[in-house]
Amino acid sequence: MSTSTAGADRLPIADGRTVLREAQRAIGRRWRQLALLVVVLVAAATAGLVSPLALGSIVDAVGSGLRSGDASFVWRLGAVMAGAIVVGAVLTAAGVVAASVLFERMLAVLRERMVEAAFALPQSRVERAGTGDLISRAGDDVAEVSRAIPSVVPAVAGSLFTIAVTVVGMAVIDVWYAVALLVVVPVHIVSLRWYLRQAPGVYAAERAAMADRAQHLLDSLRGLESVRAFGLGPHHVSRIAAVSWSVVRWTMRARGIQNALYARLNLGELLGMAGVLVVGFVLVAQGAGSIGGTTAAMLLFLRLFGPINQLLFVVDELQSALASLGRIVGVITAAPSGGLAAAPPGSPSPAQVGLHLEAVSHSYVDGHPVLTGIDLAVRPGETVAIVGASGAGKSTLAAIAAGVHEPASGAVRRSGAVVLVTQEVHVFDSTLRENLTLTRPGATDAELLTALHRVGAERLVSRLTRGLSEPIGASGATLTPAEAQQLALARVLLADPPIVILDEATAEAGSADAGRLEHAAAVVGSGRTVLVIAHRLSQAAAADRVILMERGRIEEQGTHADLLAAGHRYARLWAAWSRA
Ligand SMILES: Nc1ncnc2c1ncn2[C@@H]1O[C@H](COP(=O)(O)OP(=O)(O)OP(=O)(O)O)[C@@H](O)[C@H]1O
Repeated sequence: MSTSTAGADRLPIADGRTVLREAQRAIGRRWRQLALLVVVLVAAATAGLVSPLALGSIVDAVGSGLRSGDASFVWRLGAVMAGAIVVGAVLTAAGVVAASVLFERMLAVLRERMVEAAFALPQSRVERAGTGDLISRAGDDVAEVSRAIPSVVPAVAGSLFTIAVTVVGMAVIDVWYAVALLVVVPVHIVSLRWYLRQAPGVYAAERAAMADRAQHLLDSLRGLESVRAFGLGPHHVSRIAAVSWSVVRWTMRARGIQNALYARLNLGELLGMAGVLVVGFVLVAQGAGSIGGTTAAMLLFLRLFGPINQLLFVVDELQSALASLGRIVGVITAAPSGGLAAAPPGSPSPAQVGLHLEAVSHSYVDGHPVLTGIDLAVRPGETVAIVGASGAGKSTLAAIAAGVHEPASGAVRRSGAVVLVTQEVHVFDSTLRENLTLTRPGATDAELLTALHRVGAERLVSRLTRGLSEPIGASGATLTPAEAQQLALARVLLADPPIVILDEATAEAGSADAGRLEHAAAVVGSGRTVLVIAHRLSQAAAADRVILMERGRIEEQGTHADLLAAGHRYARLWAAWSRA
């Protein structure tokens, strides 16, 4: 797989509205939990008003000359304050936990949908975007949002309600205290607007730089042997160092913007405090307010700055988390929504389709068509073999039919799930059992053994001393190419798809193995719609229909017998192959 063009065409980043829509879908039917959460947080914020107001009353009582018998008044208020603190703490804790659970669930749903979408992306799309981009979204961005949720969600939810309830509390003491607060508002609005203008771009650039770093690391690790063989180590190290420095630079800029925001917020706090003190002074001097009222207002004001600053500080994390969320949702929106292309009016129904390629053309490099105007309909249950010289475009056709590549033009319709078997079988570093159950989770050992027997893998099973429990792959037993093909075919039987595309499933094996694999492929194909890239013409002879391709076009098609009778290119190929 080439990753040289990696990053040339990145996956999209969802805008705010799309993120909100997907978040709403992810919250789904949990609206009642959300409403309950709001009630709990408002109650917690209201409980927080009790202490400052009670302290103000005590100050006034003391100021107006508390008699010794009135000590019980102070005790009563003390008890009310203690009770309110406990209730407030319990409600806040409950709110924080409930908010985290709710939003963690939402994130879990988004994460699952992203993984589903990532698997549905055509391989060519992932290659164009760069595998590193996808890995960085599934890793860095998911980690970023997960890290932000426990701090951001409770802070935003709790702070908003505390601010609203506290401002009301200050207005109740005297509306001028609430007016004094307005001094803070323009400073904060200006700071925040400045920040929101600066920060998103810097955060997005920081994430993109991280994606680049992941891509370069992957490139170098994947091509490690070539890197070593050609002595390219220093070059790759300097490339990775360059992209790593770019991450450092963007991170420094992001932190710089953060610090500038904090400085502006402190200025707002200073002005607000001065405003409340001046109002208190004027009100007391005019006899319009009490010292207790000013004390309560000041306490409420001080209490306000915790949540305001918390909110503004987490705006930063919120920005960063939203940038990541946009990248996660971007993967969801990039995936083809329906999977199967919509059928044009008047076309056959899905049950009649099997596999249908209409006017499919493709090129990897502009100006060098690999497929030109391919029309091919494989009926349900039919086996069609594709033959042709090397480079004729057979593998490309198979990959497009399977949905691995999107055709440059034309349409592909499939009546159901499709499995593509190629020569490159990935053997996972795990037991034989787990290598099989990945296409049918929960399959019994008996089902697995039946599948292995049907593809003629008895020898593999008896060779592995621990049978299905034997580790295979990188750190376990090594499979021969033929055994790997058998494993791939057994996986198809277990997956049980209606459509199978076999590309060179038998080509690697020696002749004895080739015959056995050809038989296994026939077993796997029976009762399914099959497109087989036939390197051995015996596979073509056994198919219902044969397509001969030349330079990206269909040159001949018909049954094996028809094509022999026609006496053209296929007949000559068959004659040569039979002699050999
Ligand atoms: N990923 C790719 N990028 C660029 N060119 C490609 C890519 N894959 C295939 N090609 C080119 O497309 C043409 C058709 O290749 P394809 O593999 O589809 O043919 P084929 O008939 O299956 O050949 P073979 O039997 O050798 O596999 C060839 O010229 C090949 O070099």
